[in-house]
Amino acid sequence: MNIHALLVSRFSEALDKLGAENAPVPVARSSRPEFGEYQFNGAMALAKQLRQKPRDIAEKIVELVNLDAVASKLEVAGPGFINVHLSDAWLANQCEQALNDPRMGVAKDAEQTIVVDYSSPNLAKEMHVGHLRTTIIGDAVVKVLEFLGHKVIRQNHMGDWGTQFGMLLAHLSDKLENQMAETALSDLEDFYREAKVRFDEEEGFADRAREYVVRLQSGDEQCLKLWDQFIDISIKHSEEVYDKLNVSLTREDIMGESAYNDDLANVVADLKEKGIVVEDQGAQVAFLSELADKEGKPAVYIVQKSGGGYLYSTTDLAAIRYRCGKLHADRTLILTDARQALHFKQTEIVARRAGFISDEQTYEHCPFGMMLGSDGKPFKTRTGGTVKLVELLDEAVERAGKLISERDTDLSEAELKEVADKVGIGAVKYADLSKNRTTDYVFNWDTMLSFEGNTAPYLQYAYTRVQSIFRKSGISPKDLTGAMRFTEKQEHALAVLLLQFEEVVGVVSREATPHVLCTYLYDVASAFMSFYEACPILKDGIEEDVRDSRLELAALVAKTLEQGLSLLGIETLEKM
Ligand SMILES: NC(=[NH2+])NCCC[C@H](N)C(=O)O
Repeated sequence: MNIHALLVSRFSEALDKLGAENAPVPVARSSRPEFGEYQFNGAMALAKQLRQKPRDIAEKIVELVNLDAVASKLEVAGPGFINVHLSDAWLANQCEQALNDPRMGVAKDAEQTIVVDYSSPNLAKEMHVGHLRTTIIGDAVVKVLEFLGHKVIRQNHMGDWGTQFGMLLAHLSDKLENQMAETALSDLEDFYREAKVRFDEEEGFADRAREYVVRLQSGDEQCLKLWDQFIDISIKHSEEVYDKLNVSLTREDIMGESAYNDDLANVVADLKEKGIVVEDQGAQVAFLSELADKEGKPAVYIVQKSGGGYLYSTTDLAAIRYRCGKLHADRTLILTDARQALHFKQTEIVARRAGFISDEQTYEHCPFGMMLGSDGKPFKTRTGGTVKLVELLDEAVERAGKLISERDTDLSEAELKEVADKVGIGAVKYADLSKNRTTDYVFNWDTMLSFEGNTAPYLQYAYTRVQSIFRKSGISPKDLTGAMRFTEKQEHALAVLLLQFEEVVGVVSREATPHVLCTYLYDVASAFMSFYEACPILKDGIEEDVRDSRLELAALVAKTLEQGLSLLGIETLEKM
């Protein structure tokens, strides 16, 4: 059920009857419960057009609009707003349908093919906190898109190619003389640092590194074998993080930079032929007047360096051509931190000029801000190093375990472990997901693990509350078949919220903003707590049909929390 869409269609019919077929149909959520739940705001503009008084037009629309079964009251307010008060009977009926439908009445969208490029770590190094954000947010976006019926193609655009591999392979080759690759690469951060020191300080090493680059690019077999080993172990490191995070990425989703290697020369040749790039000081560049500076000088976008080398940009152009041309992506979403925004803007301009993207296809860079430490500076270890994700996630589980065992709980050892796992990982993921992704956010253990406020533990706890009500009642949700019936304002408010789920996932799918879903789930959980306080369920003296109706409403709360959290990649628990 999409209340907003329903109201738009009903008001649109009313406007047709008024003879205003093409008038816009602005319907918004009301700002306060006294104004009902939704508001039609189109009467004022229409009045101007028809040269009538706005309130008169609004009254006419109220006469014409067919909302008898949906609204208990329509009132004209202020200069000509129409406030819609939804009817309890209609809400109850819709909630029953949602409860009995596996998709909770959420319709699927017209199917699109959507490429989502996320996680995409650089394999020459350990994944860092920036990759945590793209992985978590990207995975939630993917799940929402799939839930809405789209064909989603995950693309893990790993940085597995480029000149830095010369240095790494030369170093690896030396190390393999007396140890196994697994041991040599057990700590990628250390390995990278060692190689870099040698590159900067050891005589002859830099030359060897450059030789390795040439050998790698010319397909030298021994060199490719080394590279394969390096990549394989490095991917395993990422998989360990994916596993702990419980994200849906697999090896099949990897389409790293190296996959486009053979296509780069073709891309540049194509751009040259189309006159999109020209030679400038030996390099192949495009001039982008769309992004000119204050003096009118166009931005310079390089696709091939003067020595013939290719760049990050060349690979991204090849990737666009593949995704739009071969995979037929209607939309391409790319999640990286905001510092890459200009790169993607420029890349899109060049790709459109070249016809790699058609007018119907979109290319959407979804930027996010930085993760900051409590000092407001980029998140680092106490000694200033990069934080290893595996260690961060282990710490989350450990902290959650401690917090849970300090609470009054009757969980067994095994249950405790499971709860710690789900709460700890859930907390880290949710802390990230719940912030508007475009802003920086401060990483804070205490807030993210708190059982109060907009956190994963709070939502997981709300879910277990419902489960415990059902356990106490001895009734299973399946056995509830009676009609729902609302009399209290808390029931009404909760029902309206529950029926807004579809509107919310729609926003997330269009804007790649999981925080909208987080805020929504938090509102649902809070509305449930208020409802539970005001409307007793299992107390003596509560009539059976009232009890059952309230149990059904609680069951829909649990269903919504479970579905919503699962779209965010966060697990629920039966008790905690
Ligand atoms: N098509 C892309 N450029 N995707 C994003 C790649 C992100 C890059 N590997 C990084 O770590 O910053």
